[in-house]
Amino acid sequence: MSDRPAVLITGASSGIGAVYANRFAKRGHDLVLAARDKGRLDALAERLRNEAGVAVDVVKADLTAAADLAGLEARLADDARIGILLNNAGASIPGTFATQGAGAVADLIALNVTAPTRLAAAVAPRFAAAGTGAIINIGSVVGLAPELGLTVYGATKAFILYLSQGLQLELGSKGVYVQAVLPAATRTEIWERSGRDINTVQNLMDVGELVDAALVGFDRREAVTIPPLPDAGQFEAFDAARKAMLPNLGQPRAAARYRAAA
Ligand SMILES: NC(=O)C1=CN([C@@H]2O[C@H](COP(=O)(O)OP(=O)(O)OC[C@H]3O[C@@H](n4cnc5c(N)ncnc54)[C@H](OP(=O)(O)O)[C@@H]3O)[C@@H](O)[C@H]2O)C=CC1
Ligand SMILES: CC(=O)[C@H](N)C(=O)O
Repeated sequence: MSDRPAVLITGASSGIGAVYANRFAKRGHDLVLAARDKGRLDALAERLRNEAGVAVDVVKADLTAAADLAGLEARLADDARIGILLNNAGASIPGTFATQGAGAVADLIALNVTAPTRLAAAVAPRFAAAGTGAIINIGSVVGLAPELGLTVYGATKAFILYLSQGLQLELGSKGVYVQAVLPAATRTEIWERSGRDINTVQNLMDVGELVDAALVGFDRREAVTIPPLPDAGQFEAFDAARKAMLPNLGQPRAAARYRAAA
């Protein structure tokens, strides 16, 4: 058993989650890998046990299924070996807002919003009581850009950034580190799974490069890591502009431009 905290990774069967599993295993962390495809998880777990000598548990879980989500919540609440939660599982859906339909939208919100929020809520009390622990939430640059035309997907990722920033404020002083990672287009299965041809996507980042950059941000204890953004000052200016509004938002009167002419 490793003396490092174990890492619970959702969506570890492919793409970004599978590479994180590889990297954390190479760093000597034991792992709990969750996703629906148990065959892929078992194969990855076996390889990482052999290559890195770490302990790897596999949990078959559909994060949109109440019983499976509750099982992972219980594991996070009770298993004191788990010191890092990586909320990575996520998906996109084909179509536009007018064509996607309520069911697909609800499922997307269940996976991209409800599940990571509930998993963070399950582990936060234990981490806060222990005065240590880390939560990594995988958002997306799409959450900064409604212009990209992925309205509900982007909204779920905007939620992830907001959730992460709120948790940083609530848990940071208790010794818990929370990181929001905002990848841009990365070469994974998410494209074909959501009905898009990956060959039409420009500026795709290799998934290994994405995860290695995100881990540089993790090691630096960055609050928000945007691997493709060349100038970190641009996000800092964006966030500073938001904060500059805050003192002006609570007013007893509507702004003059909204008052009916006398
Ligand atoms: N690739 C990209 O361009 C970008 C990706 N992201 C985000 O990165 C994260 C990982 O995606 P990525 O690696 O790209 O895509 P993949 O499709 O390769 O991986 C998605 C992972 O989520 C799991 N998953 C999907 N649905 C469920 C479910 N209902 N319950 C449990 N697990 C589920 C999948 O496993 P299984 O099918 O076995 O359940 C898989 O392991 C997502 O949150 C995505 O939004 C953000 C920005 C860019
Ligand atoms: C699903 C997507 O649009 C993409 N993976 C992204 O988040 O950039």
